[in-house]
Amino acid sequence: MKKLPLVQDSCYNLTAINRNSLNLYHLSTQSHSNISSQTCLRSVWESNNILMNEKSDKFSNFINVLTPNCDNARSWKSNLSHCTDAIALFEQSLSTCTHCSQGSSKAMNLDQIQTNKCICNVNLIATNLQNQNDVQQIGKQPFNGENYISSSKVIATDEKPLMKPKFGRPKGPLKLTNQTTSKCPPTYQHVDLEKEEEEMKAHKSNVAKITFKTAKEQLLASNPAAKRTLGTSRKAQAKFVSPMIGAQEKQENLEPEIADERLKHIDPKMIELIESEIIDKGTPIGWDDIAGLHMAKSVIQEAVVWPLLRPDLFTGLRRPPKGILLFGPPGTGKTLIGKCIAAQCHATFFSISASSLTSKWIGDGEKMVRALFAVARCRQPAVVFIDEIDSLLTQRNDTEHEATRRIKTEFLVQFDGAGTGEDDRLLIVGATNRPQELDEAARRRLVKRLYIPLPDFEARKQIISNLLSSERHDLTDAHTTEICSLTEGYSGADMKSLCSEAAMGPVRAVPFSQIITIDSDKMRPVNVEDFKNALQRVRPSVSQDDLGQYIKWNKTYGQGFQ
Ligand SMILES: Nc1ncnc2c1ncn2[C@@H]1O[C@H](COP(=O)(O)OP(=O)(O)OP(=O)(O)O)[C@@H](O)[C@H]1O
Repeated sequence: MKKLPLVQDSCYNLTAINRNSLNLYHLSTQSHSNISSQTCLRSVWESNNILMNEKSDKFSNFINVLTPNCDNARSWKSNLSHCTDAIALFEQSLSTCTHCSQGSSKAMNLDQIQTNKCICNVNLIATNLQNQNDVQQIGKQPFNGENYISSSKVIATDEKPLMKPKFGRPKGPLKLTNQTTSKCPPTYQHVDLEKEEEEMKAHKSNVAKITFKTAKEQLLASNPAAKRTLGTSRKAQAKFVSPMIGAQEKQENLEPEIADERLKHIDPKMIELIESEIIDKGTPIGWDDIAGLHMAKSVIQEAVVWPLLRPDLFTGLRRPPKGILLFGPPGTGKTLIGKCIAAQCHATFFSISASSLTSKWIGDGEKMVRALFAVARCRQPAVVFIDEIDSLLTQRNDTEHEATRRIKTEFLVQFDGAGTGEDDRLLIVGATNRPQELDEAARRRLVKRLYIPLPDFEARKQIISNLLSSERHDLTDAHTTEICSLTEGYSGADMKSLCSEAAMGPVRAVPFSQIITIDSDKMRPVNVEDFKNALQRVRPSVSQDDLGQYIKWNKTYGQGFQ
């Protein structure tokens, strides 16, 4: 197919809205119906109503030229979709005026049309179309005397025209300037209203898609800053950001400026993000909320909690480590411990996943690390919890990305600088499921390396009783013991999933017809059968092989206890 010239350059004088509409039109010819395409064009027309009304007849005729070349099964869409450059074709269709282009074969472009340079009531596109292979191919049907309307013979019929775009101009039959003849079969000349109506319905949703914006799209268009508040995971107690247009700016203006000198060189947007997304203001966690893990808890208490509470006592040799490492299988309570430390020390808890520094903050990860530590220093005492720390402090290799390397270097610099001041009360807690991937530098800095294993029998029992404390149940101690013996190898998170699954038992027992109306006290309590059923569905997530690796690493680099 011969490619029509690109018209980007000639579109400079078009308003942005026109260019956008035409681009949309271009897309619609490839993926939407003729109705969608019409809608796009209508938008161009509406924005240039007066100026472009004169040209709409030409376009109507162009459409009519195109459509007779369709067979019944082929829609305007399929015709136009063969055109690689709809904008160019559109321009061609609007005006290829041999008079005002002074004999040159150059087609009028939208630029000229918009500045109203073409004053001719041209004989239209038909000539041009006839002369162009492109159009012949559009219909995928060779033009011939039978199905083609010649340039001087514009559609002539008393009936309504085949396609008449309604572009806000007086309605009525097409005004024909020339003698009209048509060799098209009658079926092609009449408006098949029913068919059109059907098509209209069928493609209504497509039209809506390209014509209307969703509330979210509209909000983002008018207020791009709202993007980060939409679809991102916000902590339960994160600061509310109004989705109302303009409200966000007002809200931001009302907020007090961060006056701390130490934050002057930090991007305020990052500070705000850290305050809202990274600082965890969730429910404080107590030691009793963490089942089992007695050894880990007592080491943490002694090594980090007391020093943070009484820095005056823990100086010199008793000076606490800057960082600790919690390693072990997933879902064993490492994050819970981090939260608990912060709650016990009345410290601000910063929680960030190291992998998000290398993915979510692409290009900004380094700045983010700097900002995070700067804010943490201002919010002391502070606990900075870095989940998946292995993804940040992995052993160096040649394939390491430059950006990742810079984040890592920045992190180590900040880590070394943290807690160097006399009054600094900053603790870094790293957590990982892959301790074997940590490099030497990381191991050296994270002095206390604590293994957080799967919960033992007693710990599982405690997890079940903690979780069931807020549910109606009729489990006896013997039942709980039985469940615990059936859950060897389950992590704390697996136990939580098991209890949630069992708690669905009473709901599933309610007849379907009553589920909406039933009183919650009328539901039966959770029972041991629910747990037995749940055990069929919730399986342990940690394999024995993985456990072996943790035990081995713990013996080599850990504190040694289990
Ligand atoms: N020892 C535990 N005591 C009580 N609940 C626990 C314990 N371990 C895990 N849980 C439950 O499992 C959930 C997940 O735990 P948490 O996020 O702390 O695990 P994690 O070790 O940090 O996991 P990951 O390595 O996947 O980040 C907790 O919210 C809690 O409900």
